[in-house]
Parts: sequence; structure tokens; C-alpha cells
Amino acid sequence: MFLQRGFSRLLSKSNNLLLSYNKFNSNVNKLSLLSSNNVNLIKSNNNVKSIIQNNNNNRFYSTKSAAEVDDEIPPEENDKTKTDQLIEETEKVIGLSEKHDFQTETQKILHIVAESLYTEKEVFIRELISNSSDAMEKVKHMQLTSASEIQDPEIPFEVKISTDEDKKTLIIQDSGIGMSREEMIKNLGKIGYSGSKEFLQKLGEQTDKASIIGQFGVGFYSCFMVGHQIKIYTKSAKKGSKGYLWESDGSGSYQISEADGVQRGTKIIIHLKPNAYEYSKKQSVENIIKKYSNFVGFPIYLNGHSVNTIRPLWTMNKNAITAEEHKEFYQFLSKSYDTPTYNIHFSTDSPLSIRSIFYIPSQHMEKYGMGRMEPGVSLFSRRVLIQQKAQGILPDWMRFVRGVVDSEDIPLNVSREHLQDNGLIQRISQVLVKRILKNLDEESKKDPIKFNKFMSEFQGFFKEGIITDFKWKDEISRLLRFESSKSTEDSPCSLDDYVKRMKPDQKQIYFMPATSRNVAETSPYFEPFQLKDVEVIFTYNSLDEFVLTNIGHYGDKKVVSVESKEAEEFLNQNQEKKQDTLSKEQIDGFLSWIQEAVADKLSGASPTQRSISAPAIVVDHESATFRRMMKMMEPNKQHQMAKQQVEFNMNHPIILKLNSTREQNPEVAQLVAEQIIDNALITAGLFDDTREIIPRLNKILDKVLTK
Ligand SMILES: Nc1ncnc2c1ncn2[C@@H]1O[C@H](COP(=O)(O)OP(=O)(O)OP(=O)(O)O)[C@@H](O)[C@H]1O
Repeated sequence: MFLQRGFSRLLSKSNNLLLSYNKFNSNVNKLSLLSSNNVNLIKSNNNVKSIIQNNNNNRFYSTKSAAEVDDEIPPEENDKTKTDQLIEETEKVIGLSEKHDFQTETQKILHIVAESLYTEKEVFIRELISNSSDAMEKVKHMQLTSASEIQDPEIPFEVKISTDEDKKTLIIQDSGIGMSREEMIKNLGKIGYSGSKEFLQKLGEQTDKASIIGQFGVGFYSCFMVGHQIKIYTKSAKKGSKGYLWESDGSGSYQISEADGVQRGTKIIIHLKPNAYEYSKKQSVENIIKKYSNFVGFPIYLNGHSVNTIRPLWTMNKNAITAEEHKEFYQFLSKSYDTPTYNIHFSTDSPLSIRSIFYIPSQHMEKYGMGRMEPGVSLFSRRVLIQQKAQGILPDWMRFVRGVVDSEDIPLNVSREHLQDNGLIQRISQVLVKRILKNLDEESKKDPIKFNKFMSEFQGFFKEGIITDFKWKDEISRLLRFESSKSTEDSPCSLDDYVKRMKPDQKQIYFMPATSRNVAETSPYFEPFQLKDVEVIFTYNSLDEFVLTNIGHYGDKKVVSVESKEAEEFLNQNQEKKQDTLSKEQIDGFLSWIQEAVADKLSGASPTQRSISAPAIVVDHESATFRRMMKMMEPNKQHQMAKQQVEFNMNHPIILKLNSTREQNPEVAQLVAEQIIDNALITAGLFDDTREIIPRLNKILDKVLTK
């Protein structure tokens, strides 16, 4: 009897292949449906090559071989042919259970995490797998340092995950370090982050809540987003430890009891909430594992089948890694969803052996006031994790870099606490920082637009580097980008660009602090530079001025402010002296008069050599930025402005008129003199509160109008 329409699904020889009838009908030429009694009859038919049996033990006979039938089945469906092995709850509780309350802040965080933190609920799987991986790394480390203390050392390192659609459960089991009773109370009952209050506050302010996952140690609690009841069986890897059950519905308390039959490591059983039943489906969970945890360094089995590819990318040949693999690996390392801007794959064998991959993210969270980022580079030795988020492998200002460093020169028992003080780590760090900076410089040349975008996002870190890590000053300075009189915000210039455009007689790099481009371009400090066609870097914030002052020299070029004495000397070079309208005596007379008239603000008065269209200019004064910084540091202290050195444009019409008015109308002259000095102080950014000048300005207006 030939196969007829009437049944839509069949099971293959492995007894559980669901095959749609339509596909089957086109794949299989001749099938006979027979009861088991008729098997012999059909076997005698030469055309029959395979027997296919369905759930009801009905058998179908095909003229194609089993392999041929299998080959024609799409892989996705083929996967379902494998026998699932689900993890059972075989442990037995012994004795009474103890009830504990979660720490108050943990309760709040638990509530937030469960209700709102993760926009994508599915990441709880990533969090739990990552915890399992960490736990197994710890045993792997023990194996190399204190092997004899490991409980059941023969158990293989693997993460076993099991989905049960009938029971609506998801189980994640590892053979890692496990937890003792005390460790469970400490690790699962209290939030690991010391600044929990700050965390709660930030969480309230931050809209992109998903992005802070992992930063504050709330990973485990994410399983309460999907589970209404969580059970954890765990047994510490320390020889002789007992097994325990930890249970909670996440509301406010948890119970701990001793349990029998617990395997070394941790087994988490999640009883799923109705809106999270999809996580009891094998296919959904498989997709999530592949999406987030493909690079976990241990095999992951889902219902008994291997799902991840363990490929330590950093040990592979550079050219063998695709962009997609880099992206996946970066997302795995950084627990983020963006595409890295750059990847830096660096290996060397001498003088040190280093295999490393670094990723530069596309954005960072510090700019949103999310607190300091943690270091993002993990340290390995021969593929054994020494420390995740290792301090000291890169300098603190490079904390935005994510990646992996593996060096077989690092002893496995290196003290994790003192990594930073370790001479070898410092040497490795030197090599790596140099390499990363060199690589970024190359990237800046390859694609300046991409680099400028990257620098505008991350420049704060590099500026921090200039200030805190002096040894890399030259390399970092090369990467910084600035706006200048000859370049714009969209197309900023490097110090190298600036140097290339310098005038033949120019020995210094000039910068000018201003509040905006408009203020900069109309400033009397900029005017003479513009006339000479000399480029000036504009800085719009205190940090930039501070950074440029710290740079001090770029190569053999000194970096100076346009307000400095050095700048003045440059401007006066080869400057033809203009014919003065007033005689030397008249000029001296004016200068001594004004110095006396505004004695409380002037430390000196002299004629200017600068070509300026303003009547007066403050020179060689204290930095307005430093003054503001001092005020910020000591807000309650009155910061008296120091007396200033002012230069006067002795050919300026206002100065000439003021010179004659001082004798004809001393009252008006006094007001105008004070105003000229205040205007110069405002231009120099030194005037704290311009409201002070309003009463005088009103008097001047009154005098002008009553003439
Ligand atoms: N599978 C596990 N095996 C052993 N210990 C675990 C396991 N899962 C969690 N823990 C312990 O519980 C602690 C808290 O875990 P949790 O995921 O909340 O934070 P974290 O892993 O420290 O930080 P994060 O996951 O945010 O990077 C861990 O630091 C670890 O000590």
C-alpha cells in the first residue's frame, strides 16, 4: 500500500524526526505502510532500502536509503531527530530549611531587575551561562594551583542546559566552583556592589537600562525576570563540602537547606512565569545561547546536544577570523549589542609571548554620568583565565578597551590582588599600550572620518591619559583632535596637521581658550594671529586648556596660549612699529594717569605692539580656566582677582579721546577708564560676574544722552 495523504508527520529511524508530509512525499519515492506483521513481505521487495517508524510504531518503507532520506531533510529539522536528554531534579532535601531575608537594598534591586531592568529578558541566559563559565574557570585555576583540594576532580567542565516544555522549566547546570552555605548567603542574598544606593539612583535616571547589565553585579537576579520560583542546588568544589538547596520566589526571602545527591557545581532550576514560557522551548534557548554565549570557553549542551563553538579567537591566525566573528566575540566579551569601531589583533613571541585581541567599542556610558567603567580586558595564561576585567594590564584611562590578553609568561599563581605591582604585567602592559596607540594612529590615517568620529566619542579618556599617564604623552597627543582657526568641529586637526601648516618663522603651537568659535574669532587675542595668517587652536572647555598646557611640547614645538608672553614676542617679531599719534610724553602721561585711576585692578600699564582693534588688552595673565577650577575646588573662599598687566592701543580712537577727556571732564574719563579695563578683563575671561559693571554702564549712558 502506498503512502497516502492523511498523516502529516513521521518519525525517522531515530524515532523522533518530525517530517512534514509534503516534504516527505516529494523526498520519498515509494513508501509502504504496513503493520509489523507485514515486515517480511515488504523486506522481500528489492526496492525497499529503509524502514521509517513513527510514534505509533507504524513503519514506512522507502526506496531510498536512510542516509539519502536524511540528506534531503533540512538541517533544522534534522536536529530534532536527536534524542533529547533532559536534566532531572534528583536531589533530596535533608533536614529543616532555614529562612533568610534578602538585604533591604537587594530586595529593591531584585524588584527593579525583575520588573524593568532588562528590556530584552532573554539576556538572563547569558548572565547565568557567564556565571557558570566563571565558576568553572575558578576550578580550572584550582586544578593548576591546588588540584588535591578539588572535590570530584573527574567531572568534566561543561554547562548543561535543559528545557522542559511540559514542566515549564529551564535548568542550567555547571561543574564549577559551587557555593558553601556562607557563600550562598553572601553572594546571592546581598548585592555584590558596595554602592547599591548610587546604583539604584543611577538606575532611576538612566533610560538605557539594559546597557548597565553586568556593571553592578546584578547578573544572577536577572533570572527572577522570567522565573516565579528559583531553586539552586550547589556543592562547593572544595573537598568534603556538603550540598545545599537555595530556594526563593524573589519576593523578600529565601530558604537554604542541606541536600543529598548534589553534584559539584551549581544547578539552577527556573520555574518559568507564564509570560516567559518560551524559555522552556529548546529552539528559543538554542538561538539565545548562539547569540550571546557562543564563545564561552566550555562546552554548552542543550538537552544533551552540543551548541557552542569553542574558538579562542586570540590564539588564531589574524586572517582566519571574519568581521562577523569579531563582532560576536566583542559582544560576548563586553555584554553589549554594538559593533566595535576597531579591532586590534596582536601577537608576538619575543621578548614576551603575547596573544591578544582588543576591541574599541562604538560608544561608552561614562558620558551619561554612569560612573567609572571597569577595566574591560581579561587576562589569560595558556587559555586559563587568570583574571577577568584585570586591573593593570592596561592603564586606567584605557578602561574603555575590551579584550583578551593571553601570555604564557604569566605564572598561573600570580597574585590577583597585586597584578598591578607585578613587573611582568607592567612590561606586558607597556608593549600592549604602545601597540594599541600605534594601531589607532594607523587607523586615523586609513580613514580620518571614522577616526574623528571615534575620537569625538572617546577623547575624554585620552585627555585623562595625557594628564595622568605622562609616559604616553607624545603618542596620545598625536591622536588628539582639535578645532582651530583653520579646521572645524566636523573636520578637526591633529597637532601634526597644525605643525605642517606652521609659518616658516613660527616655533610655537598657539591655542586660545574661548567659550565658542564666534567668541574666539572676534577676540582681540586672535586678531593679530589672523592678520599674520597663523593658525590658532580653539579650546572651548577647561579640560582642553589643561591638556594643552600639560602637553607642553609637541616634538620640539612649545605649546603656548595666545595670551602668553611668548605669543606676544612672536607677534612683535619683524613687526613694523606704527607711527604714534601721541608724543612719548603724552603716552607716558596717559599711562601713569590710568594706572592711578584704576589702581585697584592694574599692576602695570604699557603700550601694546599687537595689532588689535580693541583699546586695551590684558597680557600674561593667570589662566581663566585655572581660576575657575580653583573657585570650584574652594567654593566658599572669596577669590580676589589679582591685579593685571594691561596693554593699551595708543592709536585707538577711544584711547585718544579718553586722553583729551581726562583733563576736560575727569568724571567721565574716570568712568570710561574703569569700563575699558573691565572690558579687557571680560575679554580675557577673568571677570567673574559681569552684572557688576551695569551701574557704571548706566551712568555712562546717562552722560552720553544728556550731552
Ligand atoms: N554558577 C555559579 N557558581 C558559583 N557561584 C556563582 C554562580 N552564579 C553566581 N555565583 C556567585 O554569586 C555571585 C553573584 O552573581 P551575579 O551574577 O549576581 O554577579 P557577578 O557574577 O558577580 O557579576 P555580573 O554577573 O554582573 O558580572 C557571583 O559573584 C558568584 O560568587
